[in-house]
Amino acid sequence: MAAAMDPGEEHAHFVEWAQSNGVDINGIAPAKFKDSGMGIVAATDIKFPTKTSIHARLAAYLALRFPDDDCQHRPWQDIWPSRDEFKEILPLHWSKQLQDLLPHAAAVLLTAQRSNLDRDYLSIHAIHPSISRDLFTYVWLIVNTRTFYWEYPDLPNAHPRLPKKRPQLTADDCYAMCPFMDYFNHSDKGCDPKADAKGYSVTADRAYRAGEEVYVSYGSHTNDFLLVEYGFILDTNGCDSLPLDHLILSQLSSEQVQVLKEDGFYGSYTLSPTTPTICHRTQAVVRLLTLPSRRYTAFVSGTDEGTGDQGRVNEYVIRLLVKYERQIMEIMEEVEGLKTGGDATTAQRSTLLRRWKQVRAIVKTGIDVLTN
Ligand SMILES: C[S@@+](CC[C@H](N)C(=O)[O-])C[C@H]1O[C@@H](n2cnc3c(N)ncnc32)[C@H](O)[C@@H]1O
Repeated sequence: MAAAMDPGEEHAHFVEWAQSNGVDINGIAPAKFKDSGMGIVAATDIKFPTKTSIHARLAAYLALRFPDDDCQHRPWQDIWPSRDEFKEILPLHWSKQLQDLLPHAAAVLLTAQRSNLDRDYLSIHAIHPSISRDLFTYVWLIVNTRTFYWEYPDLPNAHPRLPKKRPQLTADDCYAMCPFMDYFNHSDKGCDPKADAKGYSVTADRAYRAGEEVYVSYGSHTNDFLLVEYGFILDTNGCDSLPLDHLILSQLSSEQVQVLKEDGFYGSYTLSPTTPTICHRTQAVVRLLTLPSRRYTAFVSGTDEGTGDQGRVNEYVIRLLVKYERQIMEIMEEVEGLKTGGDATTAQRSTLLRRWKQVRAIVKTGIDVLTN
């Protein structure tokens, strides 16, 4: 690295002139280099933030204001759930023993959530080292549980701070927080919040009696998703289902994996409590596992609906599910056996048990439907 030398009086004079004519110079300065003449040098350490997600930026914004009693958001902050409430309900804060007993789908979501939080904290810590990990985690979870997607329309006179390059944005760039809207709890059959250029609105989906809770729908979410992202599960959830990947993928040979990837049928196998119980992808993979490959090919290419092979497919899935049901019973015993206090609170244990009972019910329904 060539040493930067003082460029001399006339350059200092020129920089002053440039600034007085509107050039904004921030953290850099002109300097003289041995072999290349004049150039630019970093005048102070310039930190290079890694790409910071919108989630991280919202959390940092809240964290910087949170300790200030006169902050304009204070009345809103005062009605947020406390850190202790989050510690009780959100699996991210649960003990390792309890986390290890989550259903597979919830465990996968928790791993992704933890890595997003780690990534976001690192990117913000580089810019705002004063924000503690504890406060960042709290406000990050506030954003996670109280944010809505804002798919605002492209408007010629949109607010200058809104990103302009819409086609390059993903759903993760369209986060918005909306105090008061975030009072609404979720139901799978709740009202559908609408977003337009002016903001959000919620219109009643039916008549309500005074005193009845009005829900919105946060989206078509399974109970594993609701548990990890929001800290609750619904007793009845029309969007619930059970991923079967962890039962099926381990049965595949590397050749079968390759075939499925080429055909677009690798992974995302689900068991649903409603009809059809097993999805088309599961039908395909089980055919590859149990039948001559031409029968699988005829099914995935659509030349044969595969009804003739359905008995063999069902038998295979039933065997998988019966084995899984036995594992579920063992896991439920382990959850029941956890010590109250160190390992889990009574409420955490009961939520996890309720979830496992739901998973067992989906499995039992699957076995019944496929047997009859
Ligand atoms: C957008 S906030 C709704 C307001 C929140 N109940 C509160 O007290 O501030 C989302 C959070 O509300 C809770 N929640 C939402 N829907 C729920 C439901 N159907 N049953 C239980 N808790 C729910 C969860 O803790 C979730 O993380």
